[in-house]
Amino acid sequence: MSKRLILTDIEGTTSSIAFVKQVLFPYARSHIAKFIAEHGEEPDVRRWVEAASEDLNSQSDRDTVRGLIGWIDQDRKHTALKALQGLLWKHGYAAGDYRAHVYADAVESLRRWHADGHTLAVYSSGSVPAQHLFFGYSEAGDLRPLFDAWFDTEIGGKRDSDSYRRIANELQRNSAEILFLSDVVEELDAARDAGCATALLDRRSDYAEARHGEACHGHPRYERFDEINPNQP
Ligand SMILES: CSCCC(=O)C(=O)COP(=O)(O)O
Ligand SMILES: [Mg+2]
Repeated sequence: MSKRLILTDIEGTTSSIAFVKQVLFPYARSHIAKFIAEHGEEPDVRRWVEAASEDLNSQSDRDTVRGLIGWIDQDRKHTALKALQGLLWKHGYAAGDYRAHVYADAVESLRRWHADGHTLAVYSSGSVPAQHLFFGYSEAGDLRPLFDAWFDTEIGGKRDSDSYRRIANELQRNSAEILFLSDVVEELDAARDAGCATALLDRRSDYAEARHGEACHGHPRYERFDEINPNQP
């Protein structure tokens, strides 16, 4: 088998859940109304506002904004919400309001795996443009050159095994050559059903209680990236 391709989730895996929930989501919540009022006629923004309003059954942009704020509060992984968040977070990153958190062990391992010849890819519910911003404006600098491919929920939901089959297909790899890293066992179950190798990230700073036994659904469990050997089953 050629060197494993490492496909990684972001929130709770490379990066802290607290950064997403306490910095990015509140920024989106407080800026979305103004963002849609100011940019709502731009085709890229209008496309996603309309997609959201269809699913929200809303009659006006004001209703849609209210619905989108509800989705932010519920942490809905809706593709239109994620796309709009990506577009508006750009302003916060560019203004220096925040930089994305990436765990030091993740930065070190990603750099080492890349130097060792592993292909790295991202699969997150955050939109691909949001992923580029995240790793482009990280606390560790611009990490985008480490990654060769980027996937979001436009390829399918992370708990759906067909999404991993499509990713393998796009990457022209056998699914057994892909190691998927995530903090969510249901996502890992779907990847395993598609034939991928899996690794559960179980970080104490994200999950107060360690997950053991049945809670791991049989996925190898790690607290840090540097415990992972990408070529082990
Ligand atoms: C990369 S954008 C910020 C994260 C985000 O919006 C999100 O929903 C993260 O979900 P993940 O699939 O990375 O757990
Ligand atoms: Mg996650």
